Amino acid sequence: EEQEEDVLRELRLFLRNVTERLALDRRFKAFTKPVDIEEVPDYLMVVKRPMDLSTLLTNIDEQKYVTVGEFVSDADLVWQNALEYNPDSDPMDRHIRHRACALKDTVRAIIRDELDEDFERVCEDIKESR
Ligand SMILES: Cc1noc(C)c1-c1cc(NS(=O)(=O)c2ccccc2)cc(C(=O)O)c1
Repeated sequence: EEQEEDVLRELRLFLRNVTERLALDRRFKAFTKPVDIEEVPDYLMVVKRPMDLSTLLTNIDEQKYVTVGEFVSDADLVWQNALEYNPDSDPMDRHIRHRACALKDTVRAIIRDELDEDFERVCEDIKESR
């Protein structure tokens, strides 16, 4: 009902704000768009669930997320995929892994600092009621 829609609208506003701040961070530029399969032809042989910051925004707009936990699971794919596809010791792989680890830590720090646990509990109750 109306209160539930108010909660989910507030969730979408919070998730868009988090995602847009990540997309503005120059360290995360490689994560802002899907990996270009023409540039990286074997990417989909290694990475089974591609994810990027623009796709997260689309998912938010399409009301895919009812809890912050669902959003964080998809946001984690962005850095997990980068670690999986770039495991080697060469400087390029190391560089993207450093940025992937920075993305992981930044997402967690924002959620810890800015998500009210009572709000997330209300979202989880809505999810369970559906
Ligand atoms: C993410 C990701 N996961 O594996 C890799 C590899 C990347 C990744 C993806 C991109 N963006 S891109 O797929 O459009 C592209 C790939 C190759 C040449 C030009 C563009 C850039 C970079 C980067 O380090 O700049 C890295």
